[in-house]
Amino acid sequence: RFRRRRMYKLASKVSHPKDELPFIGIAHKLSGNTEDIMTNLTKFSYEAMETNGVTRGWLNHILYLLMVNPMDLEVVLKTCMEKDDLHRFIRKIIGYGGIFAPVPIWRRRRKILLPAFSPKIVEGFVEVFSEQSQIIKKKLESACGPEAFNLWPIVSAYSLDSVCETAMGVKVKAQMNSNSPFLTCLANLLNIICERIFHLWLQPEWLFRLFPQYNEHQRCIHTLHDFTDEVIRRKRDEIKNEKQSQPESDSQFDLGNYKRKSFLDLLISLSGGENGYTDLELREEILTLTVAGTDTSTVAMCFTLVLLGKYPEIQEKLYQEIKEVFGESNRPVVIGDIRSMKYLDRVVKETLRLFPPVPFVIRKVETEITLPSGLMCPSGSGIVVSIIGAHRDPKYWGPDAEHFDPDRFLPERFNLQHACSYMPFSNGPRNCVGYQYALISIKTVLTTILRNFKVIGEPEKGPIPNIRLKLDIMLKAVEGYHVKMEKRKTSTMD
Ligand code: HEM
Repeated sequence: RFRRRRMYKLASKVSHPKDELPFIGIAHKLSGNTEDIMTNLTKFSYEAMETNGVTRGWLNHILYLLMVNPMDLEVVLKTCMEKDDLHRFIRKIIGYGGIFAPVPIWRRRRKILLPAFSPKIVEGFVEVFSEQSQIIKKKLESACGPEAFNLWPIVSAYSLDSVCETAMGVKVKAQMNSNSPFLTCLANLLNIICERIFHLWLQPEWLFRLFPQYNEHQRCIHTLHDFTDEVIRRKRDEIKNEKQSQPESDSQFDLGNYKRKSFLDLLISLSGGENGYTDLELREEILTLTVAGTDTSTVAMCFTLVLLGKYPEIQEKLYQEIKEVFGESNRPVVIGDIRSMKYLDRVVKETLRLFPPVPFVIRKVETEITLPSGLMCPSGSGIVVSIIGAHRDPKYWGPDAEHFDPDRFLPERFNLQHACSYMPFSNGPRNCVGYQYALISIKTVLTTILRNFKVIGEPEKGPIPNIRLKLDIMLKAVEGYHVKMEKRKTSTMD
């Protein structure tokens, strides 16, 4: 306590949740199921809105400051680059891949990654998204009918197929095969990691080995690593042999006649070719993109479709926009369409505001900082950036902050007072590199689905969507994403 006296002193100045307990702090509030955890963290975010934008929570001996004040958050996201130790469990899959890497490693990797996400390259991927959307269309055709079904497995297979094709240049065919080992292993691993983050008894390595999840964890990691290593080995051979393509020979994946540059190609050349990234570094970066890009986009797509089912008048307005752009034509979606659909943009923005797929980001304070509000954050503490709190704060979004209202993003109505009051992709030098990629992928698939199908959900009685939420690393709906679909008469042909 003596060594940490400064931390205790500064912590005592911050308001805290009423149910904080001695010694364990708020640990008991975060040990329930993933819905309870989300409910409590959301409650803390609302408490922070009432108390100068911050509330504190001890998680045993570690101090966390949960913040919603956008002015403070801007400084935090600019100065505290290090990620919290809780992310160490995900490093088992992605090693020192950019997203959770320590700062010195992250800096070099971010520099190499950024040009690969230039708008020109990312916009070129619209062809992949468009092709993959045709498969989701077929899948949905067979799901159409009077029965509601869960969108999650169908949409997540689309996201994985698109991410793998653009990241590695391989078709993992998750949409055609729901038992795809890559898909199931990724999903199982994320579940186990989530359990480890929130269940203290699964955290020490020696104890974790005694639980049944350990074997599954190891099996899935090997599957993902072996798969990626094989893709990298083939790519190296391909480059060595100066071949552009290899014959379709493998049933699990194929390099096909892939001519488009994938992130793997780009990272090999941007890092310096043969003298650049090692195979291990490539694996880490490629798996990072896969992990960072799959569930996040799936969550965004599923929430948007569920909301459109709940608010048919908003769906109809969006359908009219799509009809104006495509008319009776059955041509594929191109980048110009995505740019021209302004209502679609507002619908996606509003979904990401109310249901940000990454609702919290945690940063570590390495050196004490003082924030614009006067709050002093002691070194060694963690800052929980409540993106969902900033997005729902009536101080910045008005008394109707909880309403689903895409038109709040109309240029004449939208007055973003501060960059950090809207940041689904975070902010500052460590923000999401994939945000343009994600938006293009999300909009392409939504356009394809809505052009062809009417989404029918449980109509919502008021403007506040009533969806039970959980924190499963990402924000997810407890009950899944159940809708019915009806084929539109003007549906596009194959
Ligand atoms: C709706 C979809 C997505 C959302 C909401 C989202 C959100 C985020 C957020 C909040 C962060 C954390 C930033 C921080 O710590 O401050 C992040 C980081 C990152 N995201 Fe995304 N993301 C999405 C899609 C994607 C996609 C599709 C990719 C790549 C294909 C991607 C790649 C990354 C990477 C590499 C990082 C780490 C950046 C760094 O540390 O330098 N994301 N994302």
